[in-house]
Amino acid sequence: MQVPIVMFPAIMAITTDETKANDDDQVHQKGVKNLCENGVTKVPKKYILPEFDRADEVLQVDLTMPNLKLPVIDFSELQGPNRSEVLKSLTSACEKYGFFQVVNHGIPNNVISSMIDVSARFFELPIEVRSKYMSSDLTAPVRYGTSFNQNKDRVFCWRDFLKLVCHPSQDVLVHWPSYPTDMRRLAVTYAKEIKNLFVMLMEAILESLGLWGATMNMTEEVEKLIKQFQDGSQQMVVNCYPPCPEPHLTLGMPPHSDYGFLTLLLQDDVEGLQIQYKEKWVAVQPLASSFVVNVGDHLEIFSNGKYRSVLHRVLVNPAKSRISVASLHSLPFNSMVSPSPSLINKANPRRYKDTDFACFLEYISSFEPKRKNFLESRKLL
Ligand SMILES: O=C(O)CCC(=O)C(=O)O
Ligand SMILES: [Fe+2]
Repeated sequence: MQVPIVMFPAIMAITTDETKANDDDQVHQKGVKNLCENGVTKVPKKYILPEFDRADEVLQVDLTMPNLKLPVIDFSELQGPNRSEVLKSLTSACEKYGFFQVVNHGIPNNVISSMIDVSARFFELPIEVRSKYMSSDLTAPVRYGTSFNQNKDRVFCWRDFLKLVCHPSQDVLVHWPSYPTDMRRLAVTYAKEIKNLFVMLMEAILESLGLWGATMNMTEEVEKLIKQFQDGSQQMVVNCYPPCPEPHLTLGMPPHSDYGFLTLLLQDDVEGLQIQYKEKWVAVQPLASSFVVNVGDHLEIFSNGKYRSVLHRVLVNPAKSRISVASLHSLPFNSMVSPSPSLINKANPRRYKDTDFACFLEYISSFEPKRKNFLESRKLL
């Protein structure tokens, strides 16, 4: 009789621990906003990065470093007599940093502030409403989730997101969240404005690559590309980074590059984004009414490596929630991205394999996304 009495509590203990572990996992899958709403005071183990991967203070760049001037492009100047000067700044920004901020872009302030505002209100909805949009289908027109890739990440990061596929709008819009009730209207207005800006920026970038210009009409290649951008893929990622009780132990987003041609990022006034520059991390100070633009993997491939897709990450903080809206643009979903034939020659041979969106999705559903590992997989040896 002694044996079962001794064994029983031990079995109970194992079962309880296992159940707790499973419960925790289910809790983590619901995201960090939900953790905060339930009064978390310590970062759970699931979010604690190995020391090597944390945002070590020593690695922060000294912002007083000489020559460190993050590029700001005045979009209105691109339309005037200074276009060629601005194009030179664009070339240098894309080569040196893979990143710039754009001001005077012509998108009305109320469109921008409404997008931030409605995004914040979406994350204030009860978890039951938000989680209706959870899906493990990477091609779903709307997807609510947490971390970077919650099906693959061993350590979770401190962000929740809502991904909205924007194209073709007549098919996807009906799937977008119906709450807040003004979300569809405001997000679709924002999506159209940002798409126009993307296309105009790409025209300038193609010019900065020497593919057309003041003394050279648009070639068939350039005209076709611009049409493809107008009709291309667009995905908006609305990110929410709630305050984190122990921000030094985790990250809002791990170092990564974006897959498209360009990402146009709208952020509120809370700092968090950092880009990698010369092996150091540089904080991007939010500029009112501006967009952060970064070169993505597809532009690196298209430019045959002349423009570099930049590695970036997001830090969290103990006091303030942060909202950002990243708009990722590329060619239509099924189009191949290849190095431009005009940018390949004997001195500069092709450096990347062709790639398309399907190949990217296949990659991220099979591997834990790390740094620029997708792009590395597309490099020719
Ligand atoms: O929130 C940010 O500042 C960056 C977001 C980002 O990198 C992304 O959504 O890919
Ligand atoms: Fe990103």
